[in-house]
Amino acid sequence: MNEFFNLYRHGFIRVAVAVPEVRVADPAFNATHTIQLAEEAAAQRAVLTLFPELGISAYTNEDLFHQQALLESTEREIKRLLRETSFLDSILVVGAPVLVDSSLYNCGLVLHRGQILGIVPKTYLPNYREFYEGRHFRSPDTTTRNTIEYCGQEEIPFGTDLLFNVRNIPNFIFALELCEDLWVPAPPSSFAALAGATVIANLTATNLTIGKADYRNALVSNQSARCLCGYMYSAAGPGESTTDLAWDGQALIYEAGECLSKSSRFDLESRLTYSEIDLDKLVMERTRQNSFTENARVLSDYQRFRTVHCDIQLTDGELLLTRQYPRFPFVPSGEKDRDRNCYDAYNIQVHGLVKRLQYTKSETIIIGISGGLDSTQSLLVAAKAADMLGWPRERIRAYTMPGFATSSRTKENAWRLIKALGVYGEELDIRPACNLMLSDIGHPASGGTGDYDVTYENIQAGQRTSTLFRLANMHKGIVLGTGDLSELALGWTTYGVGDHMSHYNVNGSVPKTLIQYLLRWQTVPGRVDEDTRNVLLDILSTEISPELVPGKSDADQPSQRTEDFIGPYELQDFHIYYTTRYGFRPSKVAFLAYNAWHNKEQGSWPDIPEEKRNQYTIGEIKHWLEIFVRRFFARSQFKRSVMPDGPKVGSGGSLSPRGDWRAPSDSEATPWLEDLSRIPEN
Ligand SMILES: Nc1ncnc2c1ncn2[C@@H]1O[C@H](COP(=O)(O)OP(=O)(O)OC[C@H]2O[C@@H]([n+]3cccc(C(=O)O)c3)[C@H](O)[C@@H]2O)[C@@H](O)[C@H]1O
Ligand SMILES: Nc1ncnc2c1ncn2[C@@H]1O[C@H](COP(=O)(O)OP(=O)(O)OP(=O)(O)O)[C@@H](O)[C@H]1O
Ligand SMILES: NC(=O)CC[C@H](N)C(=O)O
Repeated sequence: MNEFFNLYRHGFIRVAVAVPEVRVADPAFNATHTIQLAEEAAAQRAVLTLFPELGISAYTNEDLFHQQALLESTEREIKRLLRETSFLDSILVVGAPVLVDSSLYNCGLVLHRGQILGIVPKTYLPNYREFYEGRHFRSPDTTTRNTIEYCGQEEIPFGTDLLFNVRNIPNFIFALELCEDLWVPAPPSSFAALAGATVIANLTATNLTIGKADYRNALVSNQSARCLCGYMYSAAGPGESTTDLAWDGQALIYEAGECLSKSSRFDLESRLTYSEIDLDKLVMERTRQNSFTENARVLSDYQRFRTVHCDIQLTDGELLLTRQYPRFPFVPSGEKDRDRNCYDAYNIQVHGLVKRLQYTKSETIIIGISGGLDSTQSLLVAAKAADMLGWPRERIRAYTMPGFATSSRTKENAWRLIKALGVYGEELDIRPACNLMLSDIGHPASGGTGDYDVTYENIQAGQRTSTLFRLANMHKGIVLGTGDLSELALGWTTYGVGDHMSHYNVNGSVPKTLIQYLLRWQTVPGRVDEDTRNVLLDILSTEISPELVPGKSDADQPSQRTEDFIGPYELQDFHIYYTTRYGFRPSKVAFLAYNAWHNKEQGSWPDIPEEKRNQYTIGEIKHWLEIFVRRFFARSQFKRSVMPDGPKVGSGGSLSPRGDWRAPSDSEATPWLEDLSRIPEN
């Protein structure tokens, strides 16, 4: 089972981007450094290692490129490079000037196990301002050859139409482009991606001027996002000529718009930068985003590509990710991002509700307040919506409805919140009505047997909802829903006549971990008044509970603990995100969860107090993931198929059948459970 802990078993590849120290016009020195870095990258089990543009000769040779001695020395050193790396299990991409007949081309060479798999000339040669490539190199369409001889090897595929397919790693197809190729309106990589390349390697030499680093990052980020690909970028650095320019040398690794790894700049020594590209994710994104394939249909140029095949030896054994997976995919850990996300989330929720109130010409908002997280969030949103519409806060009618298991702490918090926000409040005891129904239907608990089953629970949730709907009729209002995305995913809600239903629900696409964070965000001093802040802090530290089954009446915390039944929300939200957003199989979700959650000392946390920071073993992850899989795939879709209207909030998605998630209410969980069995217990 050790193989489970190997990233190559889960659709990832480890790649390396090298920024070597070079000497101008010294191929022997440059090849020696290239060999050393290639060996190091292979030892780290990277399957693809990228070097910069013209790295074997150096980029800044200017008219020296037209010297026979330099060109011949370059070819000799590439031969040595081929010999000395022939035992490595890594594909190398190096840059060199290659003479074909009487034309010199600025090329990327793909080397593996002593062979040149292909040579790709640069398409767009910059010849403006500080660049003079047109003086030294020729455009690829100046030759009709599609194979060449180089380093004593014949019939090497040559051209801008090459894809490299690593057959024994599913979906690993890469293509090259060189520096300026990325700066044009329609880069060669766009066509390579449409032709099937999942990874683009760009050999670059880009001098630095003030502010240019950000621009380069933006280009790489954007191209990887548009092409739904991994994008590796190696910019020449230490040792390039500073006669007229300066070189900061930067390695970048991006995946679909996200920066996975970025080197420091202005280093004096050679450096390797690593990360792992998720090929599964790229393929699933392309599968889902139909416009990607539509683009290929419209732009037929992608059809010109040829494929060069190879295989690579993979070593077994444990190999975890170096890239960090955030523990809370719905909650960014950086403060600036979190502020922006919270601002957006509130405004989306408020905006959604305002429109519905205007359209329905509602005079009131009706809401049940439990003193728990979800109804608190909905009430805060309602208050902001009322303010925006210029309503007096009393038009929000908040009802706290104690039942058989309501604790004094949550009831008090419900009242404190109602008062702090200045909304209308009322207390309605649901127990008499619930007792009546228990007895009407002949339920044993009506005789005081303590038979606390699901019927007993749902009668209470149903009574509250039934009451709220009739209050809405009476007060010309709409019932504001509270149920969150995590509850919908797990089916942890009472169907129909229960907390599942409302006239409009602002929380339906907000997972529990984000609700917690949105509430915590409000407690930053200055955001809300002191009374509201204090009650929010107490609500945040209250155990999450449906409070439907009685326990010890004097207990400080509610007696029923939701997370004992359905699992820790922080873990279930992680499972929800990767299952619904990317369609990953359970064993992959577990591998990601393990990387994110197995050691609480590793990686960054959003602002979560030390004592609330948890970690999970693979056995615990498997246990809760199985509960998620069963509940999500086999037991709860019928609740999502008829969920109330409400806005999509996060890019992680919504589970609305009118939005991101359409699924049958009568499907099985068999394939997911089969795959789950691949996850080890420990
Ligand atoms: N595919 C399908 N299509 C149509 N109907 C289907 C169905 N699968 C089950 N059903 C029917 O649905 C009913 C079961 O669903 P339902 O009545 O909802 O009941 P159920 O899902 O069994 O129970 C609700 C659960 O949610 C918990 N809860 C309730 C309220 C609030 C909270 C909270 O903490 O926020 C938690 C509560 O503790 C309980 O465990 C059964 O009558 C079943 O026959
Ligand atoms: N005692 C109560 N008084 C009024 N409404 C309630 C009460 N208990 C539950 N509700 C209503 O039912 C909904 C679901 O109840 P539940 O206890 O699951 O949610 P919550 O307390 O808001 O949040 P959480 O699930 O995070 O504890 C609540 O959001 C609330 O609208
Ligand atoms: N080597 C290149 O193609 C460099 C050109 C690119 N526009 C840059 O300034 O970085």
